[in-house]
Amino acid sequence: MTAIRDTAAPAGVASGTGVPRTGAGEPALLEVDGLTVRFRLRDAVVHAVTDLSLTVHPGELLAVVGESGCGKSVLAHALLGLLPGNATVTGRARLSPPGGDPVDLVDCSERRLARTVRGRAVGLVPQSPATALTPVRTGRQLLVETLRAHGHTRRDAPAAADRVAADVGLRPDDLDRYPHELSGGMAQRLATALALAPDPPLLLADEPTTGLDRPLVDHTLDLLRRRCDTGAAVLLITHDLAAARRVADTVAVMYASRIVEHRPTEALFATPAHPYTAGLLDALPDRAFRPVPGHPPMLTDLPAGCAFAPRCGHATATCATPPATGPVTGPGRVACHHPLPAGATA
Ligand SMILES: Nc1ncnc2c1ncn2[C@@H]1O[C@H](COP(=O)(O)OP(=O)(O)OP(=O)(O)O)[C@@H](O)[C@H]1O
Ligand code: NI
Repeated sequence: MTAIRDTAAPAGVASGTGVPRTGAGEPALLEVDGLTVRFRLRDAVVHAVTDLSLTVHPGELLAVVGESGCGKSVLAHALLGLLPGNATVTGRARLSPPGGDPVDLVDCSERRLARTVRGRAVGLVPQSPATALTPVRTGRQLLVETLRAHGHTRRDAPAAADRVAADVGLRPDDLDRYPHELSGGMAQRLATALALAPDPPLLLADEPTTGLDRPLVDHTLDLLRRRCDTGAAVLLITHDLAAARRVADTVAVMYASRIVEHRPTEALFATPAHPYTAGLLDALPDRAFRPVPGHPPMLTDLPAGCAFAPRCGHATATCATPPATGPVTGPGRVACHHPLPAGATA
């Protein structure tokens, strides 16, 4: 349960575009509605994702931020059918890939997920790539196999492998190493290359800049941004608010398994509506550098009302009841009984 880390962020980072590239009427690529994930333990239930709704449009980079353990990775794994057997997933997650049939990722068969979704329609950069990489193949073998599985010929796959590697900042000879011979940052870049190789219309990138130095962080973020500028979509999971600000169109803030605020990037950074968002921003080194007081609740023992209330300076008796998700000034939503006035209409 560590606080949001943002130590690598320089003051005054370049801001993102702020305006969602979400043309009205443009069909959504992903529509998540009421997604809920529970893990059964022997004597408890983990409320990992609760009633989560969001929409991602082609060309959109959505950043999902929040403290460690709030449910970000479980969200990504739920969308790909990668959760273990003690998980129960309810709700809907409709994926409408360009040129393909829409599919509900929640009640999709494992066969269909494996054949048409994972890696193909939806790529994943896993949070711990070193453990996800097959140890007995070199980076080049892994990349060539992935490219071959997605339509490249035996002749053109090696050159394509070098190109994808260069995109993520790996040199051709880095590809001749086995995963255990790679540094953490190199393994991270190889995992990103493997996820990007099939050119998926939606990429779920779970902390893709872990272990990278600042220039490579920026290189990777810019690579993700460029994908969106050419029509693909990215859901970027990150602790790094400066990274989110640099490249995201919209930012969803998760707290204790729920999205508490989801708005265009610039609006969220300029006028946070949820006190938790305001707290995260205050924790930034180029702002007050003051951590959010207290700790997040256990996901096995969530309060009946607003889960942030015990840490919130604005909490009142009303907060013992669950807050509805409501509108803010401009596009976006906040789930709070007492949204901050600059960002909210209520
Ligand atoms: N297989 C599992 N069984 C039980 N609980 C689980 C399981 N997988 C994850 N959890 C719990 O679900 C919650 C959300 O975990 P998740 O990995 O999504 O957090 P996160 O937001 O990605 O955190 P971090 O930023 O540290 O990666 C945590 O409380 C975690 O312990
Ligand atoms: Ni995670």
